[in-house]
Amino acid sequence: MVGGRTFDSIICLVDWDFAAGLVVSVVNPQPGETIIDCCAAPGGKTLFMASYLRGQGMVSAVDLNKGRLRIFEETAKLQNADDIVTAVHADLRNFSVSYWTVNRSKHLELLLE
Ligand SMILES: C[S@@+](CC[C@H](N)C(=O)[O-])C[C@H]1O[C@@H](n2cnc3c(N)ncnc32)[C@H](O)[C@@H]1O
Repeated sequence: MVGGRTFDSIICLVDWDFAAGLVVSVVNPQPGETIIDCCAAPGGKTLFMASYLRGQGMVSAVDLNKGRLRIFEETAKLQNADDIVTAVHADLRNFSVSYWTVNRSKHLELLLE
């Protein structure tokens, strides 16, 4: 109820940067893929990419800033996406090569934006 009136549906508009959405449509994540989103926090693109995966695959959000990653994790929980995204606290300048090789899957995408 808003202002004493009830509504059949509520349309929620989110201010979304068109260019950010375009980046995700270029990556065009497919179910089953593993995506590493570099410099990801607060994770708008990470979560948008996760929505493309339809529950199959994984998006890792790598960021240097713990506070921003925490915001990302809370948002992922609120959006019920926490089973398909992971927060990785790391500095890309010395990111462990083993992470990339250990987690390398057949369909690996990398976004640095
Ligand atoms: C503009 S924000 C990224 C926004 C994000 N791509 C999105 O769509 O929500 C830039 C991010 O890069 C991170 N960053 C900067 N230098 C970094 C580094 N060397 N390693 C990892 N993350 C870094 C910052 O902490 C910051 O969160």
